Amino acid sequence: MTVVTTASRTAARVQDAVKVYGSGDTAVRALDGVSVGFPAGRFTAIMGPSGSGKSTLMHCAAGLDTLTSGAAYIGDTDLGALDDRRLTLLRRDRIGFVFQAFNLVPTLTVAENITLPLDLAGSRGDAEWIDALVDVVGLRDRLHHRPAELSGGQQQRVAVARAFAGRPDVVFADEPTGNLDSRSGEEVLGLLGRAVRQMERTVVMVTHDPVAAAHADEVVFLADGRLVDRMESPTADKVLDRLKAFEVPS
Ligand SMILES: Nc1ncnc2c1ncn2[C@@H]1O[C@H](COP(=O)(O)OP(=O)(O)OP(=O)(O)O)[C@@H](O)[C@H]1O
Repeated sequence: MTVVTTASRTAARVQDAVKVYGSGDTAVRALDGVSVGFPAGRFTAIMGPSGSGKSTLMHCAAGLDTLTSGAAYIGDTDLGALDDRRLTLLRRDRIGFVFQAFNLVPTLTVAENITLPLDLAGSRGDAEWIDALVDVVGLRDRLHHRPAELSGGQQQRVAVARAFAGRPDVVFADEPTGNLDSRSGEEVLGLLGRAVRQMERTVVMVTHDPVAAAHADEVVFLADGRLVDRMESPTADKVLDRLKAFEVPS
């Protein structure tokens, strides 16, 4: 009998990750030996003070940037072993992205934006899945609108649907609520949470915001390019308390 242990599978991970920007006197060690796994079927938030390496970790884990040393894996695939073409294909086929700026194509409708990654891949995708996604993000009555006709929150919901359209192994979200008011932000975070819990997806989110991080199943904390803590079942208050401990007294 095959036992599927989704909870223990790792969708993405880095091992002994070091990232140095620049060289000589101006070198910055943005990641200083980070090992962390992001379990499949879970919503993980990455937090830490400004400059602690959150975006660098996300970019290296997602194959958008390369490590100076150490390794990054999506599932069992070692990103360092891929040439540029294979890395591009892996990002296209196995990873979804949501950025602070929604990055929608203004000339395309909502429906076309959602299926754009699939269209670029020459794939028709899974029509039932995309149909279900449209309902989850609540955009059924906006499918033929263009991004400029939508609110910021609605545009980010399109970006969320687009990120999940190809059923990627993992969706990376970099400050997805950074450009939204708190109500729209809550909606987008609720969506990410529902995608994980109801649709068995995996989300890794970089955020500054303890309220946003509280939507995750677990928070990992970075400080000075190192992993310093992990917190299960976060609340905004607990996260805020943990962050305060990083503050250097002036
Ligand atoms: N392209 C780059 N060239 C040089 N240094 C960089 C580059 N990108 C990031 N850094 C430096 O690496 C360190 C980590 O940056 P990173 O953006 O990963 O931190 P962060 O935790 O995401 O910060 P923030 O919360 O302010 O976005 C910082 O000191 C930053 O100045």
